[in-house]
Formats: sequence, C-alpha cells, structure tokens
Amino acid sequence: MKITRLTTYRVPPRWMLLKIETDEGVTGWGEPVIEGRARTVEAAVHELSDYLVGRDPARINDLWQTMYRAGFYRGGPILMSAIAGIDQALWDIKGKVLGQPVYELLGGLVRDRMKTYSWVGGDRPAELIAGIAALREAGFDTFKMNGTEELGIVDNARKVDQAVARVAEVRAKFGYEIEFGVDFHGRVSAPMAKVLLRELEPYRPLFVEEPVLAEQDEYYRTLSDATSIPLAAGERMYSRFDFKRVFDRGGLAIVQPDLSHAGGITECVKIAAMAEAHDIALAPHCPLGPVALASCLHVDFVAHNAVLQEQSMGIHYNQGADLLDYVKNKDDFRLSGGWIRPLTKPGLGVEIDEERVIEASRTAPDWRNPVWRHADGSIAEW
Ligand SMILES: O=C(O)C(=O)C[C@@H](O)[C@H](O)CO
Ligand SMILES: [Mg+2]
Repeated sequence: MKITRLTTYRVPPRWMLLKIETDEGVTGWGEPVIEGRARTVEAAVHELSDYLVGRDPARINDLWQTMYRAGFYRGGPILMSAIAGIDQALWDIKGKVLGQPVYELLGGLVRDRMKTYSWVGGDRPAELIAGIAALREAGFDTFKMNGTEELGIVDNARKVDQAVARVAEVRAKFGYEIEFGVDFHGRVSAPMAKVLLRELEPYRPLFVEEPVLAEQDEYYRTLSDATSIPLAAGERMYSRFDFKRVFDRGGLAIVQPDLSHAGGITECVKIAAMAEAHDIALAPHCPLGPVALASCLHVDFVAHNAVLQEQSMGIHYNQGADLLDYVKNKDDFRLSGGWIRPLTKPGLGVEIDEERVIEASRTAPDWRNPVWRHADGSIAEW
C-alpha cells in the first residue's frame, strides 16, 4: 500500500481536518492544527507530504522519525501539530487495514470507560453557577474554568479576591458534589501564582492548570512545593523532549499533552509512559474536534495513568460548529454522566461526514484568539 494524497480542510469553528489517501482506497483522517495558526500548520503538513507520498502508511514509526528528524529543525507547535495530525491519520489507516480500533493495536484496553470534563464560564470566567447547573442537569460532575481575567505580573488584592470569590461561590453552591480544575491559562506570573494558589487552597480545586507559562516551567517545582493543589500543564509542550525536562525537575501532578499538538498518538503514548514512571497522571488537553478527541481516547484507554479527558462539547471556542457536527457516528461519542466508552470501530473510530467537511471548508474562518491589553495599553496574556 502507498500514500497517494494529503488533503487539508480548514473548517469552523477553528479546526483543520486532514485526509490521507492510499492507492488501495483506504483513507485516514487526522486533525493537525494550532488554534489561530491553521494556515501555518496547513503549509507544514503539505511540506511534510514530501516525506510521505509514495511511502507505505503502515511504517508509522519510520514516517514519524523521518518527519521529526529529516528536516534538521524540529519541535515546536507548528511542526509537531502537523506531525500529530499526520500520525493520527496513519493510525486510522493502520486500524482500518487490520480491522481493529487503534487501542487494540496499542495493547488493548486498560479500562472500560474514561472520565471526561466540560468547560464552563468562557474566556472571562462568568456565569459559572448557571453553566455548572446546566451541565449538572446533563449528568456532568467535573468541570474546568478560567481562573482569572487579565492579571499583571504583580497585581492587587482586589484582582486576587475576585478570582478567589468566583471559586468560593462555586464551592458554596455545589459543595463537593462536583469537582473542577482552574485554568490559569498562562495569564498568571510566577509571583502571582504563588499568591493565588495559596488563596485557592481552602476550596480544594482538583488541579490548577498552566499555573505559569510553559516557558517558565522551572517554577512548577517551587510552586508545587508551596501548595497542596495538584499542578497540571502540557498543552504548550510539543514532544517527549519538552516533557523530559519537566519530569526531571518535578512539580507537575498531571500532564496534559494535546494529541493534535504533541506529535500525535505515537508521541503521546511515549509521553504517557514517561509520566507513569514519575507517578504523574495523564489528562490529555483537547479543546478541539472529533479526530483530536478520538486520538486522545485511544491513548486514554491504553494508559494506566490516564485520569481525565477534556472534551469540547459546548466549549466557548466552538462558535459556528460543535464537537460532533462533522461526525456520522455521533452515538459512539455518547457521554453518560461524563463517562465515555471506547471507540470500537476500526482505526480511530470516527466516521467523518466528508461532504459536510468540504461544504464547511468553503466558509472556514481564520479564527484568532482575542488580543488582550492591560489598562496601561501593554499586551496581556489571553
Ligand atoms: O482547553 C484548554 O485548557 C485551554 O487552555 C484552551 C486553549 O488551549 C485554547 O484552545 C487556545 O486557543
Ligand atoms: Mg488550558
């Protein structure tokens, strides 16, 4: 079998889907994308196709190493997201050829169902109570919210109190019938993270995510030593070589590689195993579409240390399309009380509605995240 063509479709809300075709009619789907840089990743995918067209799609490991090493420069969000989506599609092809779901090819199920969580509150955390109450009706009990709005490198007690009050209100309203992570989203500096973590401790969040920016990862250890709150990070780390340094320094209780940013299934299975060796939990990041989520789930179902899976149903980013809009087998993604069963169809287990994708690609927006500024006009972390 040989790879014959790679076709990319940028689609609402901000995703990109990749179709890899072969000379034997088997096709695979991937989701290579960096939110806000879809066109850049699209160019990278088509540059990498030089290494792929004419090759045997079954040789995923050699194709992965070739894409990663042959171009001299490596790593980073663009190239690793392009590799990620291509890798997902290659696993989809392999599973379809062998008639097996990807998790079977990775050694079989390590669990019978996987726990997921939902976002509440949007970019500027608001309406948290109403958001949680609505999702509680749908049976969810685990959530994630942004912790703050714009925050200065050193900011005042009022801003800290606003952030803490939102979390306190959630706990007061729902007690411990629910659990939630608080995403600092890289908006919080190391000095302010120390302050906020301490003030949030009484409300016992399940984790605090991206307590500082990934480029400040040397602070994970000192912050972790100063708080009882489990720290989580990983969406802006792109390979086992990025994660290696974090594992060595310590400080993270949970790693959150994104299956569409960190090299795909081949790479994230390795990251999961490295994390397990350090007694660190796995909770893949996934604010994206159905192929990204399916790829996460195949890793979740073979990784002993997988504890929680992000999914984007109803997420505030999904304007113009939602998680399953391009999926034919919607029932396979049914969430019961936030739990999801394995995707058992061959490959990734996602039946893409290609006509819908092609139609939607005609009006694909160039999604960009908002540009935030502080009161003094300087750029703020979004
Ligand atoms: O889901 C999360 O944890 C996020 O922090 C969302 C962020 O990754 C946006 O997708 C960036 O555009
Ligand atoms: Mg996040």
